[in-house]
Amino acid sequence: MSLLSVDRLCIGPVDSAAAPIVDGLSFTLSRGDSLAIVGESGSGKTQAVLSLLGLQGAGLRVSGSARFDGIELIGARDSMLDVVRGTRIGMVFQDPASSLNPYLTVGMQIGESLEVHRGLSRAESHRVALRLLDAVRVADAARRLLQYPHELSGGMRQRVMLAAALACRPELLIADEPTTALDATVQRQLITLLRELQRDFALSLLLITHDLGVVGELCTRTLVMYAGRVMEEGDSERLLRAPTHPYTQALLRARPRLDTDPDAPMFAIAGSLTRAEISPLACCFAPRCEHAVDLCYRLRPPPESVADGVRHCHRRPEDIATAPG
Ligand SMILES: Nc1ncnc2c1ncn2[C@@H]1O[C@H](COP(=O)(O)OP(=O)(O)OP(=O)(O)O)[C@@H](O)[C@H]1O
Repeated sequence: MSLLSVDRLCIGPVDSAAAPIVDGLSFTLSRGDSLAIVGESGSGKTQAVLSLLGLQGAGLRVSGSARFDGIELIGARDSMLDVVRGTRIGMVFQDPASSLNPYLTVGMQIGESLEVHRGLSRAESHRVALRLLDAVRVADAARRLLQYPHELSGGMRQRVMLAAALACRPELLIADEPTTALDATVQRQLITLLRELQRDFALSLLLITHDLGVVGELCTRTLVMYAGRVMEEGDSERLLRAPTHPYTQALLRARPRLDTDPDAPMFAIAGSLTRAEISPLACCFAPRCEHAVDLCYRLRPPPESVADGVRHCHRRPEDIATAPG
């Protein structure tokens, strides 16, 4: 059953005709399932998920629909969004240093939503916070509860953010680049933790990342986004093994790998994402696509269903799997 169903979500500046930041994003997330939204910096991933919680940037207008367990989130009243944010959807951000309040102890940060949304007393919320720190594998939890964010390492802060996000037992966890700011060893620990939490808390997971490496490990489904539009969406295992969109192929080729010749030049996608150059009528990736043909510059590709999802590309998968042109 679908827990979250996003339909033609659009986000753009209120007072300019500039290209939209998110342009017709649609996907569904089933209860207990996990979806990664992947794309390079500036593709609109963060604004898309923030808009689900009514937290999009100032001066941005949101349209379309996002139904969470039957509740329409787009345009919902603040009081409704407060309840959803506090109790049913938890969110962790890329940079826990700026998301945690520097003046509150770990215990107060985790306990806050328990007191506000579940009406627990300070002593009760303290007990639950201790259990939550155990759940996110923080050792010496009683001492940590009394510490301030600056006394913690980056990985520890991210665990505290997770504990706070899980405090009211949300059904959906949104994690925006949760491992980006961390070193490789801590990243690995956090990926393992996220997988365990998803199982232990029966969570649905919406993961935002530009790192295709973590996608296959954490999410059963993957949506690839470019310039605010969906390029392709499908089963993660298949998409990583046999992508059907030139952009996904290029992202995979550009991925740093340990098993290739360290002296070989790294592949980089030609050009850069320049919103001002994107035509509403054409494929937004065409200017950078090595498989683009004339049609790609004239017509925006409509969604095409594939066995396990959808793709937006004029070229057939078998044609782009061979030679550019
Ligand atoms: N309040 C705002 N007004 C206008 N444009 C904005 C606003 N907030 C963000 N943007 C623009 O929206 C675009 C998408 O930003 P967003 O942060 O969603 O991308 P992203 O894919 O998450 O990238 P990153 O991985 O770097 O965070 C960027 O070009 C950004 O400059």
